Amino acid sequence: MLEVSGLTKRYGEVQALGGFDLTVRPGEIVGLVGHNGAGKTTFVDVVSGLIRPDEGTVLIAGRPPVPHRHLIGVSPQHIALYPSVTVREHLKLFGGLAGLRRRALRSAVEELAEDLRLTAFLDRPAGLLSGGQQRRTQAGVALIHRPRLLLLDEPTAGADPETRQALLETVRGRAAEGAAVVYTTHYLTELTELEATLAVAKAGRVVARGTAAELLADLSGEVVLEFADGEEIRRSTTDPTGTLMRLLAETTHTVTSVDVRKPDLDDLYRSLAMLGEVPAAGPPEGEAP
Ligand SMILES: Nc1ncnc2c1ncn2[C@@H]1O[C@H](COP(=O)(O)OP(=O)(O)OP(=O)(O)O)[C@@H](O)[C@H]1O
Repeated sequence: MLEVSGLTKRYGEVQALGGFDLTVRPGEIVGLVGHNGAGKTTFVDVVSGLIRPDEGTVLIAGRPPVPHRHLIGVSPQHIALYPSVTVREHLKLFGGLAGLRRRALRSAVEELAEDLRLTAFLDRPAGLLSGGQQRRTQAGVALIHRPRLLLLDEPTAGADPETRQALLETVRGRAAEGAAVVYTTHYLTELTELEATLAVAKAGRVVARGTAAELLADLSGEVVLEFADGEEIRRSTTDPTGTLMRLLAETTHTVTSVDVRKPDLDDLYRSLAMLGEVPAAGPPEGEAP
């Protein structure tokens, strides 16, 4: 559904994208993660046709993005709603622009408002909504026409649990119907809930791709045991459960507390220092240059 290859984008001295490749199949949710400044938003902006790349290609259902806007739903990182326009009018406006009319439009608005828990606020101007209600409305604008490609750039930033739940359930439902989804976030738990595959961006490129389990498999978690005499043992390990069992079997002291921390997105981010680096000293010894 989405095929992106070799995207580059430079802002003066800053190389925002440096050969960004990503493919997303219908029904697939790709969690796009990476440090601040890794190029995620620039990627979303290029795919949604908001900015032109310097090089590279974007194909949506096999075609360039601009004539295909109705296939895309975008929820930008920063809230972009009209303060004096109601939630209902926003949804009708964007649904109408995508070609929905009369009864189909009315029922799409009502159904989506229910999914996003916005029914009670449909006639409230966006400027009078809470931050979480605005987030849901922003996502609603992206979702109203049931696009085949959803680009959601940190849709749950600053969201409370209700907003997060409503958004995750709705996104999961759309993927189950066949939408391809790119979902940027800094919260790994959301991506686990969405059963997303991960694409890890660094310095304008995707440097790792796989399920969370695959990408975290080689990273270390930590096991901490505290003893009645105030001593503690702390072990960094790629197998926290196995290490815990071993330590418990070996100890002769009274254990007062156990803490097992599995590797998470923070560990993955820390490991990015190594991921995707080009060896500085050329090819390994023994190989032809
Ligand atoms: N309009 C712009 N002008 C100049 N530099 C820009 C512009 N937009 C982005 N950049 C730079 O391009 C790089 C990539 O930014 P981008 O917003 O794509 O990162 P990001 O991965 O989305 O970050 P975050 O997680 O903070 O949202 C950064 O170094 C940023 O400062």
